[in-house]
Amino acid sequence: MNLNISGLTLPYRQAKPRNYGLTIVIDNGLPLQLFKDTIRSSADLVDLVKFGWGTSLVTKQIQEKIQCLQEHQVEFFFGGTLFEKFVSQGKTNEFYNYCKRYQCNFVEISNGTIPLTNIEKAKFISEFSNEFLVLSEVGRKDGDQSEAQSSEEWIEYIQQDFEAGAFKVITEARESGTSGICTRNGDIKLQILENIFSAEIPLTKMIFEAPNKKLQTLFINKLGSNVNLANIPFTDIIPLETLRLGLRSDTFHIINKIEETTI
Ligand SMILES: O=C(O)[C@H](CS(=O)(=O)O)OP(=O)(O)O
Repeated sequence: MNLNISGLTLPYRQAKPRNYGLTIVIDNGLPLQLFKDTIRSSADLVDLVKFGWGTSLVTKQIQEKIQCLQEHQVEFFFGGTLFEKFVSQGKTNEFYNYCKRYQCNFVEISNGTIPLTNIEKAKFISEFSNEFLVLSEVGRKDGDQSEAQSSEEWIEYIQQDFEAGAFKVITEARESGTSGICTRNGDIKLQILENIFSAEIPLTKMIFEAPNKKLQTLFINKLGSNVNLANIPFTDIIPLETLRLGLRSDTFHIINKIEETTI
């Protein structure tokens, strides 16, 4: 980055490998050269890539994409929907083998689509955390089911996932930003965030899906430059970093909150 020659005072950003301030981008099946170009250009800004839902199964050049990530010290995992597909067919061993075959360090374990109870999900977290860093996800994809999920349930499930061994917990918002922790209108359900604060869950351990500028801005303004964000489109990598650094009007007055805030 060219920040050190600017003379500006900007929010602190830990260099990679970092524990917080993570940017997790979603690959929804980009052409190989575009993928490689983007990673080569911005590897310092990207901590992980999620190969969205089942796209890794139909991407011919998945091995080349993974190799590119390994060469640039970017970690990766497969979307939670793929995990759920394997579970729905009683094939978790096959999912384990699939992740091992691609030398994943991370797996996502979710129940956003299938009727898997959180206790059942926690058992998978516990098993997989013996071999992988588990990113668990809380929140439903279906709009009606999302509306029905209470704040208390969110906190209970997040805590249950951590107790089972989750490395970090992701809050669902989908690629559209209209379910899970978001309302159908694309706003954040603030009561859930408040409850996370009150339950003293460390902010550094939470990852918020924020697939568009509106949500990225809301999370950064509310939780600080170094909030962990996921489902970031490939085209948003540099724009997001400017939001984190207060280099765009939307977050111009941002201060570092993560070091002083425990949620
Ligand atoms: O990649 C996935 O499996 C999905 C993507 S989306 O929510 O359908 O846009 O997300 P995940 O949060 O990993 O379940």
